[in-house]
Amino acid sequence: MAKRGFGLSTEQEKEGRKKISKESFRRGLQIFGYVLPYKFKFITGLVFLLFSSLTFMAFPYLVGKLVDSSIGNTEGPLLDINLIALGLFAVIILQGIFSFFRVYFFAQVSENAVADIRRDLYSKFVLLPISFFEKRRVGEITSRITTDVAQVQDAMSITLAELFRQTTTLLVGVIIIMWVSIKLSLFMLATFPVLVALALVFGRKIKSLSKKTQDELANTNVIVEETLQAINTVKAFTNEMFEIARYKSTLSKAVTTALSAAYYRGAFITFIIIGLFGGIILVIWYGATLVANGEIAPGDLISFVLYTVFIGASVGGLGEIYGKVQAALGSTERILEILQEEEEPTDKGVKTLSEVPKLHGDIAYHSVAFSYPTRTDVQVLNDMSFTVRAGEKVALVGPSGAGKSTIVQLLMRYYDVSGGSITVDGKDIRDMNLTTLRSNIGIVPQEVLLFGGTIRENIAYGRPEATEAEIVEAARKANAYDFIKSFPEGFDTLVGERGIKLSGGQRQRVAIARAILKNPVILILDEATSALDSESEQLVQQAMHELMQNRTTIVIAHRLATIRKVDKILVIDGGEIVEEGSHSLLSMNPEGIYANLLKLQFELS
Ligand SMILES: Nc1ncnc2c1ncn2[C@@H]1O[C@H](COP(=O)(O)OP(=O)(O)OP(=O)(O)O)[C@@H](O)[C@H]1O
Repeated sequence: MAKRGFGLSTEQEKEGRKKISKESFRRGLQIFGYVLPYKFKFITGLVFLLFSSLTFMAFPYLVGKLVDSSIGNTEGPLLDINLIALGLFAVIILQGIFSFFRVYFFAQVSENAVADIRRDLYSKFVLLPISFFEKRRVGEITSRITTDVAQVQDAMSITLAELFRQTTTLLVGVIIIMWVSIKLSLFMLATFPVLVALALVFGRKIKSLSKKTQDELANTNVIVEETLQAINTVKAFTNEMFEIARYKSTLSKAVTTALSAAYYRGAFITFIIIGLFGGIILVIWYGATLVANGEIAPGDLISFVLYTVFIGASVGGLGEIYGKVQAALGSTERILEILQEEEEPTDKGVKTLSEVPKLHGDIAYHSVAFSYPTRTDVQVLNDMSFTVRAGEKVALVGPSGAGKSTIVQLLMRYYDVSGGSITVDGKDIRDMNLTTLRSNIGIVPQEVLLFGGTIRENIAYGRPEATEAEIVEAARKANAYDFIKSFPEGFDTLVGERGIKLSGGQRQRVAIARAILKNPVILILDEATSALDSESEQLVQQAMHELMQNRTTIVIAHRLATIRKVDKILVIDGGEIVEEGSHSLLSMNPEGIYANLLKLQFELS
């Protein structure tokens, strides 16, 4: 089934925003630590921003003077219409040049700082423990590195510049109009900003309504997607009419919302026309009476009106910016939250496998109890004790959900035990260097996931510094050489989404080659549940057998036929060891679970 809903709903979006408080602002500033390495470029950008904002403020002044000089109302160099017009051109050209450098420098800062944030977030993700990922959905995690970071980038490049520009326009504008005429300024300030603020509130309402319309439309799309994907099911249940009715009813909801948004939009336009332009007419009217009384020059009135428009626009702009700053603070907080998460204590100094100390391979579980951090109320393992001596081969068997995978995940220290302890070579794994522990364990998982890349790269993942000869040797031992060579590009064959799709048995042999290359002291084999065809099965079994030589091995077995030769079988049920012994010993007990499992598999096969 398709996922319900696209993007964030209005509710969620509101949640993502952060009220601007002193605390959130202080935390928000922390992200500016990423700007520090580029502070000179940042300051240069700010200077250009200031220049471009200020030159722009000269524009209304010069237009006013142009009008005044046309009616012979000026003196000095400002008398010449042509000179003033040239001055206006100069202002615009300067503004253009300053804006170019402002954008250029801010982009340099924001692109670099944001890449640094992304790099740190990614490194953090990779270094975080498995439990972190279990508590969150993948979509949620990737949106940190995409949406949230984009939000911060916006804040660093556009929002901040806009905030600065609008504030300068507002302050300088108000000072200039006060200088032109205090009376007219007070009159204007009492009316115009109020109208702009009202327009802003109105605008918000429309925005949230149009967002709602989009969400409703997205809901209708979900129905289309779902039904088209499951068209066979729809037809099998002859539910075509039911689906059409469902689609019609969501569609009509979307229309109702869209129409009510249109109602507000219409009212908004009326308000802008009558209210805002009315406000400007009021200012012009009052200004004209002042010109008539000889209190100000006509050119001053023109400048004044232009400044009024600038001020109005910056009040409106600041309102928008407020919303953006809120969103950016929310994103910053979420990014910082992740950056402050505790990493796994792996050894970041280790570069190659050969630098890691080799373990001997004695494993012991001492009264291990465990429940997953996401489900602390369910005890998955209870009081589990067993030993595997170096070089021994042990198989874990038991029904699905018994806890077999959990046992090996604890050995890898993906999670820490809730009770008891696990020792390797007599040392509690919690006191061991995590890199040493994991580097000494090789795992061939049930479902082999290969990375997009060549077969060579996928095998070399076991030991990135391996030579070509070692990779080929590993492929040979894993019975993978022949099938790899049968591809026209051999080891350079691309696998994964953009390349060839390997069969289950082939993927497993690549995973075995990887493990052979890693040459671990301890080996974990998680047998595939889905049966391979008998030829492939035999090749995989042979390769596994080769891999197991001289290593402590734990096999999670699903097909009992494959584990007759192991030293010890542990039958797990309900998180406990219920039987323990060799194949011949366990199969002799007709009441035993193992013997019954054997019988069952025999009957099934
Ligand atoms: N990541 C997890 N978070 C919470 N519970 C889990 C998690 N993984 C497994 N479990 C639960 O722990 C129990 C043991 O699971 P485990 O995967 O160890 O069983 P298994 O014996 O390996 O099963 P199978 O043979 O089907 O692979 C199950 O009840 C399962 O639902």
